[in-house]
Amino acid sequence: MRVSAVQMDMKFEDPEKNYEKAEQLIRMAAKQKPDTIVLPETWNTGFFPEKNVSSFSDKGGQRTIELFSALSKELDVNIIAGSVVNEKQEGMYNTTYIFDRKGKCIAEYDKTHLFSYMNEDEHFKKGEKLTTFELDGVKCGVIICYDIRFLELIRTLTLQGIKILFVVAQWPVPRIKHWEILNQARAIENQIFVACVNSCGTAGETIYGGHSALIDPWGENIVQAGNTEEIITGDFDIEIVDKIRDTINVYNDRRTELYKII
Ligand SMILES: NC(=O)CCC(=O)C(=O)O
Repeated sequence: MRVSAVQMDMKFEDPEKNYEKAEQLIRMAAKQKPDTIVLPETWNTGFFPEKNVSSFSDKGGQRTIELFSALSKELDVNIIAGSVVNEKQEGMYNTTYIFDRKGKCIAEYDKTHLFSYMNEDEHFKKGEKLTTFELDGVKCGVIICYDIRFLELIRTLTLQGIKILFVVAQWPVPRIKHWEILNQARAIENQIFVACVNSCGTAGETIYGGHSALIDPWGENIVQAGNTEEIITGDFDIEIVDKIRDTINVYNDRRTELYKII
């Protein structure tokens, strides 16, 4: 599977500009003939407007679904539409939508671990379920930013059979080392491909650190971005997942009877 990661520099609190730019970047990425294109977290607003968040939000994902279902069909490409600040009936969510190459919205995921350090939990509601889906016959999972710190979450998705994990994020510069190490560690310990897509530029006071990457199940970067807006593309050879698991077989060697995770 060929994957393109769009490391977008979004304009804080300016959804009009951001929808326009996201479409341009998707069209540029499609020229590299990927099977799947991925955007970062909260690209419609930046992470995240604390005042009047409702006025910047998508409503029930309507605008996002309309745009990306048309684009994925026209360009014949699967799209992980990053995440959007999204007002549903029950409240505000940080939601990602997944589209197959026929233009169908096949899955959605509301961020389950909210980043309390930046008060995300005061403005958003927590998602209550995990999501897996198939793209071109490959089982995949998606998580959002802070979720990557919760190893149990990714192990759960892997036990459900995923071979690719998409991580969409707005991860700031001061902790960029954590971003790189956590994504590599999750790839190695679960023996999966990881496509981790960050933003860059500023949102409010915060500078976001880029370094999006496509990582193989040995933890090697197939390709990595710098810290400015760019599109990176690489190929995931899915067959190596089973080959690696047949050599260092951590799934066989696990001692679940000794683990107690509360
Ligand atoms: N948008 C986020 O969830 C940020 C997470 C983050 O910065 C971290 O260090 O974790």
